[in-house]
Amino acid sequence: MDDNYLDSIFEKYLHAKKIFKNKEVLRHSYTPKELPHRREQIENLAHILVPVLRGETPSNVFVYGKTGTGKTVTIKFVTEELKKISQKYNVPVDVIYVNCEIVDTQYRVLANIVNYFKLESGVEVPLVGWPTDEVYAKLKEVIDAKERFVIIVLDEIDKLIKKSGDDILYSLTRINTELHLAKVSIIGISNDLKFKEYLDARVLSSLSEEEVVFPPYDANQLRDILMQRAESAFNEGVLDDGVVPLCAALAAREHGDARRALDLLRVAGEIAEREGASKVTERHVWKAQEKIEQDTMEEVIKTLPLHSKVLLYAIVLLDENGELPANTGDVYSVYKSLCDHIDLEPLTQRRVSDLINELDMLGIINAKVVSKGRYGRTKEIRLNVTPYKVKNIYRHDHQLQTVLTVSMSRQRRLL
Ligand SMILES: Nc1ncnc2c1ncn2[C@@H]1O[C@H](COP(=O)(O)OP(=O)(O)OP(=O)(O)O)[C@@H](O)[C@H]1O
Repeated sequence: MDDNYLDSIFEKYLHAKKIFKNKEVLRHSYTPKELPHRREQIENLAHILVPVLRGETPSNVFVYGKTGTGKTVTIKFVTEELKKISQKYNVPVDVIYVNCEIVDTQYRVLANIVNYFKLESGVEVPLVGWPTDEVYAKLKEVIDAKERFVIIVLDEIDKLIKKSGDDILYSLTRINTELHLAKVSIIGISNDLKFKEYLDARVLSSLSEEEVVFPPYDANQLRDILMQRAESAFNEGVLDDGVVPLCAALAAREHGDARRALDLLRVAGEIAEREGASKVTERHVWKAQEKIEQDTMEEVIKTLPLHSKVLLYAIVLLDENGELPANTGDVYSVYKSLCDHIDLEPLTQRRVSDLINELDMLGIINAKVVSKGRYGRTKEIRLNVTPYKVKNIYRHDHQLQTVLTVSMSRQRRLL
């Protein structure tokens, strides 16, 4: 190989202007010092929580809005400020943040709250093993050890309720009647409004004594948010003028998701860096958009339930065999024999038809209803991802490795 070539691949990177000044600023975990366009929500929350400083219990709050609208970051910002100011007024306030996507059972939520006080109380609840009633009793004892305000933030509260029911909310929203010294308030956060339907009317009315709504950001607002972060994230002069507006416009089209906008900006910077480019351009943003979409699709496929994965593989096989578009009946028969092959009880055709609609909604396949004149209507099913991609994902999935050994010709013999 040409030595000059090797020199140049290293020199390309060595002399490239550094793109990032501090990439951490663009990560999800970073909490900025200012939150543009959330002033109204910050003021509302401050108004709801201020009674603490006068020694009164604040109302419970239900916070909702679509994903990436700044709910978590705003609550963390406001509760941090509250903690700071409460020291000045000598009011003891504890804020316990629980992410219910991870901590998703009643037991674990209660245990988390008890364990928050473990240094003070010397009590630590194990991850499993105690009766839930006992954990709840311990929680009351630990919290009520002294006069204080305890604010429990239940982020992604819908995940907890869907998985474990609303008993825990029933208890927590009534706990103050059983305490003597301490006072508890709940802040529930959700991006799924429909979840209210899962709640008992009494629980709902005590959880949403106050409600704070986070509307989606529009492109201009996203532009301000990105500008503020970009200043500390990138070196001067590396961002082409069109980059931030394009990231903002693309994310606004999604549904005003600031997380998506920040991801676009970060990934565009990373792509430019990898190319050894000295500037981030709109072309890098388009590439970033493509990469993020692919990664998201991969994540969606990975987390599909088993039957949907097998069904998707049936469509992959039909595609490889040049038999798409296919109708529900064709797909069902391949799906069914795949199930037999891996000893899985197949679902009914009706249920599979629902799963086909779900895959369509997720954008993994395309299922178009076409009219066949007097023969009625039928679905034309096509694949929206490459068969290679699906197989690659399944290769790391132990439940599906056997399915991968089935080719279409083998499949035909099985049928
Ligand atoms: N007004 C804002 N100013 C600066 N950064 C923001 C703002 N709003 C959101 N962000 C950033 O966007 C990202 C997503 O925000 P956050 O996690 O708070 O959204 P969310 O509404 O809680 O979303 P989800 O419902 O998906 O949890 C975070 O990195 C956050 O720092």
